[in-house]
Amino acid sequence: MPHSHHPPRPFVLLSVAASIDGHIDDTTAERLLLSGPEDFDRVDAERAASDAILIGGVTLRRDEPRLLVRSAERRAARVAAGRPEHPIKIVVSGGGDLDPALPFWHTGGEKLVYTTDAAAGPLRARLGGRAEVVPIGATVDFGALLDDLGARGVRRLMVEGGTSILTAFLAQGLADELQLAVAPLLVGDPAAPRVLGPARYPGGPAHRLRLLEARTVGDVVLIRYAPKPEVP
Ligand SMILES: NC(=O)C1=CN([C@@H]2O[C@H](COP(=O)(O)OP(=O)(O)OC[C@H]3O[C@@H](n4cnc5c(N)ncnc54)[C@H](OP(=O)(O)O)[C@@H]3O)[C@@H](O)[C@H]2O)C=CC1
Ligand SMILES: Nc1c(N[C@@H]2O[C@H](COP(=O)(O)O)[C@@H](O)[C@H]2O)[nH]c(=O)[nH]c1=O
Repeated sequence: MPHSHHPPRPFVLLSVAASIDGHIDDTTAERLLLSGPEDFDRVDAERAASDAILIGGVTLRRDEPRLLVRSAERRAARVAAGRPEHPIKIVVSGGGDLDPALPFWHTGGEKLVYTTDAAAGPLRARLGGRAEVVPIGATVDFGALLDDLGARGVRRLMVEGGTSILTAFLAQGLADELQLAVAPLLVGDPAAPRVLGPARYPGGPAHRLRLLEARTVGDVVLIRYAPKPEVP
C-alpha cells in the first residue's frame, strides 16, 4: 500500500430524483416529491449506509429538510454497530444566510457547515452552537472539504443536491457514483431547477459514464453510474 500522510477521502455518492424532462423541483413554494414511497425508502437505506449527508444552502432554505434516517430499524442497526443514530448533516453555504430556526438544526444528527473564511465568524455567532462552522477557503473548495471529512473519519458521503452542488462535484471529478432516480412526471417549467447545470465535465461530451445498474423501484427507474473516466 502506498504511504500516505492523509486519511482517505470519503467515497462520494450523488443522489438525485428527476422528472422525465430533467427537473428536480418545480417553482412553487411546496417541495416537489419526485420519488414514490418505495424510492424514498431506498434513499433512506442509502442515508443509513452513509456517514454524512451534504446539501447546498439553497436546498436548506427551500426544502427545509431534516435529513434524518426515517426507519427506526435502520437507526437501531446503526447504533448496534457503534455508529451514531443519524449521519452527520452537512450544509455548504458561501454567504452564510442560514436561518437558525430551521428544523434542520433542532433535529438529530451532528451538524457541520462549510463556508467561506469571510462568512464563518458571523455565521458561528448566528447559529450559536447549533452546528460546527468550518471555514474552507475564499470560496468553498470541495477537495479541501473532502480532505476535512476524511480526517473526521467520514468514509461514505451522500450528496443530495441541489443542482449547483451536484454540478460542482461532477465537474471537479469528485464523485464516485451517481444515482439518478427518474420519476414519471413532466414539470414543463423552463424556470424549474435541472438535475445538472452547464459545466466542463471530465472527458467532455464524448465520455460515456460507466453504467453500474438500472432497475425499477416502484414507478421510478433508478440508474446508477460511475462518473469518473477510467485512469489509463
Ligand atoms: N429532487 C431532488 O433529488 C433534489 C432536489 N433539490 C432541489 O434543488 C434546488 C436547489 O438547487 P440549487 O439552486 O442549485 O442550490 P443548491 O442546493 O445546490 O445550493 C446552492 C448553494 O450552495 C452554496 N454553494 C454551492 N457551491 C458553493 C461554493 N463553491 N462555495 C460556497 N458556497 C457554495 C451556496 O450557498 P449560499 O446561497 O448559502 O451562499 C449556493 O447558493 C431546490 O429547488 C431543491 O428542491 C435539492 C436536492 C435534491
Ligand atoms: N424531492 C426529493 C428529494 N429531495 C431531497 O430530500 C431532502 C429532504 O429530505 P427530508 O429531510 O428527509 O424530508 C431535500 O432537501 C432534498 O435534498 N430526494 C429524493 O430522493 N426524492 C425526491 O423526490
